[in-house]
Amino acid sequence: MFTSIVAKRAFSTATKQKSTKVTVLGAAGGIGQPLSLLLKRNSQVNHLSVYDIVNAPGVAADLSHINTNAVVTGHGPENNGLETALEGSDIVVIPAGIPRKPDMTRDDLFSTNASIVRDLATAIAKHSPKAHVLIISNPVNSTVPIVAEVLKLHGVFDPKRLFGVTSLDVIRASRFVSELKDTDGSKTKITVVGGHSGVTIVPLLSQSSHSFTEDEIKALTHRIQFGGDEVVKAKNGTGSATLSMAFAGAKFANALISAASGKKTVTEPTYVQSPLFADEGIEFFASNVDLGVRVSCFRPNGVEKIHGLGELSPYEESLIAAAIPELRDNIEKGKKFVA
Ligand SMILES: NC(=O)C1=CN([C@@H]2O[C@H](COP(=O)(O)OP(=O)(O)OC[C@H]3O[C@@H](n4cnc5c(N)ncnc54)[C@H](O)[C@@H]3O)[C@@H](O)[C@H]2O)C=CC1
Ligand SMILES: O=C([O-])CC(=O)C(=O)O
Repeated sequence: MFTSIVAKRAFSTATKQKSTKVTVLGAAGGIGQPLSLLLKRNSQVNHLSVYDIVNAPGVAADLSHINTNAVVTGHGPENNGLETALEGSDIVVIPAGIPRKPDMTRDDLFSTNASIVRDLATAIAKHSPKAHVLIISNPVNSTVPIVAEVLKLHGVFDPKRLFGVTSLDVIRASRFVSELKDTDGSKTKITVVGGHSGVTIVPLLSQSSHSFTEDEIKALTHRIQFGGDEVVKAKNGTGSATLSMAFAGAKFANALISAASGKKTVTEPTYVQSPLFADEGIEFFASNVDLGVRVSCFRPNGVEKIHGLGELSPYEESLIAAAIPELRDNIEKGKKFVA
């Protein structure tokens, strides 16, 4: 494990105060590194623990020179590194796993990423069962059910604490709309629901304050659903979105931490165990979710309230109808893998 002497001293001081430990699994990767950098900037993070099967000590050493609050520790698989990385974590973010190449779907990643995520979930169940777990690894529609099933097997599943990170879909939606309408993207609110792949990504443009022509709605919807493909194609075989995903992942983790400070309700889109389509056999669904205020110390309280979808246009109803069967298959595939 890498920890500088100065860092150790800083940590022993920090532990006397309220503390938030955030662990990133897959921290040396294309998403993991910029995500860890953004988390290091959050002054409410006292301990940033970075784990990867390669290069984690180097990433940790590099981050540890940044003069913000968090102590950084780096861990590889040797010497019970995963266990040490996870112990006492409030939040665990998982961007471990392979990314797409052109002509692959996210579901094509299942054969590799399912077992990576299952094994990491097993370690979480054993070493940080109270952590809030944020899943970035694709296919999110299936990896979240995988983690849920593993946590259930160990008797530590709490649906308030498991999140599929779908923030990038919402960030893209607001950016694409702001480009079209010449507005400030950071203030352009677009709701996106469903899941995180192709037709399961359902933007609710009718609920935005902007008005669109029918052609604009169709073009925007397609671009939001397949925004990931734009990046995969442009990266030409070297990976998928990393920087925008790091931004999105940090936004979600920071929202959870900010909710923990208990000042005001924080609402974020995320893929969680949800009652919204339970009667159609859909156990997980992304929608806006209120994140709860702290229950003890700086520990966040996870899912507080799951928002409904509100009024939908006939076009959006048809998008939901198209999303449901694929979502059902993706969820079933994840659950079967663990069973
Ligand atoms: N949820 C979302 O919106 C998005 C999800 N993704 C997904 O995120 C994942 C990661 O993407 P990139 O960072 O670009 O890939 P990458 O290949 O650059 O990095 C993945 C990292 O995971 C590490 N890793 C592999 N097995 C591991 C294990 N068992 N334990 C710990 N670390 C392990 C690798 O060593 C590597 O450093 C992919 O599955 C990708 O599809 C990507 C963009 C958006
Ligand atoms: O497209 C991919 O494979 C990565 C991803 O999930 C995204 O960029 O939304």
